[in-house]
Amino acid sequence: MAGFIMTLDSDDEGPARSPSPSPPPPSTRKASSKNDAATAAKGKKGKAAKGAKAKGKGKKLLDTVVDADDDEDTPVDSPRGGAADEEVRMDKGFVFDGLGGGFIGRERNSVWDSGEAYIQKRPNAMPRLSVDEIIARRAAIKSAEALFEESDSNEGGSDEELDYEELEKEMMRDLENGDLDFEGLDDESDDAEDDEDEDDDEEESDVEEKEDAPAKKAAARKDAGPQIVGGGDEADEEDWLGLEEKKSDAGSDAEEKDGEDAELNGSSGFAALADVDMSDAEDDEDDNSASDEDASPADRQSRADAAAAKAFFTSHENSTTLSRKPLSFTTLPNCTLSRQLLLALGSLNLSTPTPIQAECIPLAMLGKDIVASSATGSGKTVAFWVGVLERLLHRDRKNPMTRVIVMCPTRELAVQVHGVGMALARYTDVSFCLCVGGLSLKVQEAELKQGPDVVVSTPGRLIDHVRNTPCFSMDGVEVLVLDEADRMLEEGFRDELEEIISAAPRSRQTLLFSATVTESIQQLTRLSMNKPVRVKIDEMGAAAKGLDQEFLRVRGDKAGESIELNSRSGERHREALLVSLCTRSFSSGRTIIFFRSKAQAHRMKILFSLFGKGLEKSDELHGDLTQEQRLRSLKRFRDGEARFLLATDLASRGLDIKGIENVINYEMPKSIEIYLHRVGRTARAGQKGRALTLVGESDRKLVKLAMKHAPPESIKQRTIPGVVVAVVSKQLRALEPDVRDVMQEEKEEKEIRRGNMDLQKAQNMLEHEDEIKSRPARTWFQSTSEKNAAKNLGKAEHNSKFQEKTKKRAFDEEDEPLSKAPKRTPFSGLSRREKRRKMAMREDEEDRASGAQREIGSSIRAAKKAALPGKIHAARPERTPGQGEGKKKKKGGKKSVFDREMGVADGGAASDKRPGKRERDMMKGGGGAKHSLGRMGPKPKKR
Ligand SMILES: Nc1ncnc2c1ncn2[C@@H]1O[C@H](COP(=O)(O)OP(=O)(O)OP(=O)(O)O)[C@@H](O)[C@H]1O
Repeated sequence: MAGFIMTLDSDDEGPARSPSPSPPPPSTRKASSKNDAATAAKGKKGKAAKGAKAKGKGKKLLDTVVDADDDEDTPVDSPRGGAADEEVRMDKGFVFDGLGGGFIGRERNSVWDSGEAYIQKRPNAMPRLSVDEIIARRAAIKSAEALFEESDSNEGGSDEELDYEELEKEMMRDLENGDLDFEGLDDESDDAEDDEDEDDDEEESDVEEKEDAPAKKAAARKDAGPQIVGGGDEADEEDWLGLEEKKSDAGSDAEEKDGEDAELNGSSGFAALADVDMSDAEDDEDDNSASDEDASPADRQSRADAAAAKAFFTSHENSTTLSRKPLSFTTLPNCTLSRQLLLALGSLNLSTPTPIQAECIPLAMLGKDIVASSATGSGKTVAFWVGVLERLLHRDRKNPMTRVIVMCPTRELAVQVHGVGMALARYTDVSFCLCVGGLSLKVQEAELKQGPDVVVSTPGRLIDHVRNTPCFSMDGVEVLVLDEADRMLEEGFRDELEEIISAAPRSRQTLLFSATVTESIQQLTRLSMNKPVRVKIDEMGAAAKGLDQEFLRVRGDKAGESIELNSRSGERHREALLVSLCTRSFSSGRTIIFFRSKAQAHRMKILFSLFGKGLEKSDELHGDLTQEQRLRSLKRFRDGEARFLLATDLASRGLDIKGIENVINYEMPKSIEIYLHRVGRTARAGQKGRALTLVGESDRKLVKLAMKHAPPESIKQRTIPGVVVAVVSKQLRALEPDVRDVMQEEKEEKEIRRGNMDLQKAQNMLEHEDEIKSRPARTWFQSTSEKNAAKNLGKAEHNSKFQEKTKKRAFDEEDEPLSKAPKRTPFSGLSRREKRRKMAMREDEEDRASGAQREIGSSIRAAKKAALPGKIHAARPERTPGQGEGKKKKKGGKKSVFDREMGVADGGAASDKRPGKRERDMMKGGGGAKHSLGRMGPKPKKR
């Protein structure tokens, strides 16, 4: 079945299969054949370009270039990672020199570089132009045109533009005079703003504006026409987030808080079990019998879940919370880490384990299955790598095979996790391979053939290799790690995960990590884990400690009118809000902006580039880009070349980029989990960060949830004067024709690229037909439609978690009276005998009633029937013999043997009536049995 081509990663772009003959992969550190490896092991500095003989008729050989000299210089940058380089490979006599081979203090962002070696080079492919390139090209054309055109009519501007200019000038005058501050920030800790901290100038002036110039502000608003956003009118001055309430709540008694928690929990995106930890489970069980009848269905459900969790998990108490003494990696309880790892940790400036690391490393080294959760940015990646690598140091080296698989939901995360693993394994001989969609299959295949110890992968590409890469199998897998485990367990990944689980040995160790790890035992059982240990560090739903969460209310044109996300006007308000924020309050530091859709992220990128004023320093990151573009965007962002990263949820999980100060949610995401992951891109590893979310009227529930676990002082309510947004809105509207033109150019450019690609394919086919056709056909795990269906399912689940759960809750609540503890029946409290007697009487009564009912029914039916007019038949003409037989005659024309023999007369009343059985028997002069025998037996002789 080579009829269709598809890629398998959930976030794959398209076929990674090159139509051109296999290009030579970039240099890798290891020799491609055993001979080469042996040569390298002997430390010879030979330069070898070896061809690995591929299986399959006519398959082109892959060249894996080995340059021993280069390898020695740059072992860590090689895609194979670890220190498989023989110069660094550990042996018994190895002694650390304390300098760590020159790797100490390496730039930590270098974990990202590992993906670059895997980028598929297509030298003949037409490069895809970025938005900035298209805009630059257009600008160049425009300026060239301007040279030839004398008319500057465009400069004159329309009435509308004149209005805008005047409005802007007016606003600027106001700003200079101090009559109008740009932005208001409602902070519940207003008093704290009074101190003259220079850093907080902006916030301070916001508050001043709020206090000192309400009249001026109102005047400015009047000038600006209709108020389109929160912060501009009276309604927005009020405490719409309920911060005052929250503040007072903070001091209220625990009982009240518990009640509120329960309420919020119910509508939470988290499973019912979310706040039930193991110790609670035991207490709950004791209470069960006493209060079961009174318990609500939700309570009973959570008890059942807790009991299931208790049976499923191995009980565990966090040792760090018990001991409370500061730990170091050298004094972890019940485990001793190897020197290689300690040195690597030290070289990364990691000396004190975070709580999740202190808990998980010893457990992982014991070979336990783990389900672990802790807040975003708390070091989960190191937590699983250290345990895994320590185990690998004691592997059987004579038998090289893939022993560890780490799975990530997105390619970018896989690149990062791969990089962290390699950095930690830099002084060991553990080898790595990165297998993600969008990157070169050929390079990956060549590496997998060498049996890397660790494979970091996205699920689709892993299955592709399991099926199609000779020599690679998961039979030797000892550890399976699922990073962002709850995402991996979602419906969209279900089939892929099942395939992977079935390919891995059952005896493996399974490690699950996420900030929002699933509590659904049902989902977890799919992984066939062995009594996993549940490690929970932070309260479920808790955001990172150093995070300030701001919310900006987005309103419709009229007060109280919510903005329809899909309506153009609604979007324009948001766009103007975002641009206003990014040009002022978020103009410094790096900011990642999340969108729900790729199209919106892309449109915003065009607007940012056209708008300028610093916004052109932005990049986009979403699934409509090539993998190369995606990695380039990330690189530019992390290197500070781009200050804004406009991303979809592709970037919401796991990405660890140093120096992200701000996160903006263009819309509130659909679930609290996604929210936590998004805002978790900042305030990582104990740093401070700020997250701002544009909140529509329908998002309030989620905002409440987000506020639930946050300390009151970290929640802020932001406002922007309407006039500011009105000005920006006009500016954006003026850019609309340019946006359309850029999009049109992109479309045309895409068509040209597609044509070019088809041409190249055809050319390749002509030149290399035999070779291409002789390649063994790849087998695919899913067809394109199945893959798309899974993708859509995943997307739907991803976006609807919250809605579904709130719906479910509403449904449960509706059901509550029905499903509550058994109702009292008329027999409650009676003795068994009495109950039976009463039941029998009742049945009799019912029978009688139903009998009477039946009788009544039938008499009604009979009466109705009688009332109906009878059928009117035409009078039959009298039949005379031989007349009017028609059909009958025809039918009866052929006489039966019986008739002939018995001499039954034709026609007449007698012949009309079929003789009965008895008569027939008598006529035949035999019994029934005989008759039947007679019919079946031989024809009776004529008498
Ligand atoms: N022991 C440690 N001491 C100091 N910093 C650490 C330690 N362990 C990890 N870090 C740093 O913390 C940052 C976040 O780590 P990591 O990406 O593993 O977080 P995470 O918990 O996986 O986050 P997320 O839930 O977003 O995936 C990294 O930059 C890492 O270098």
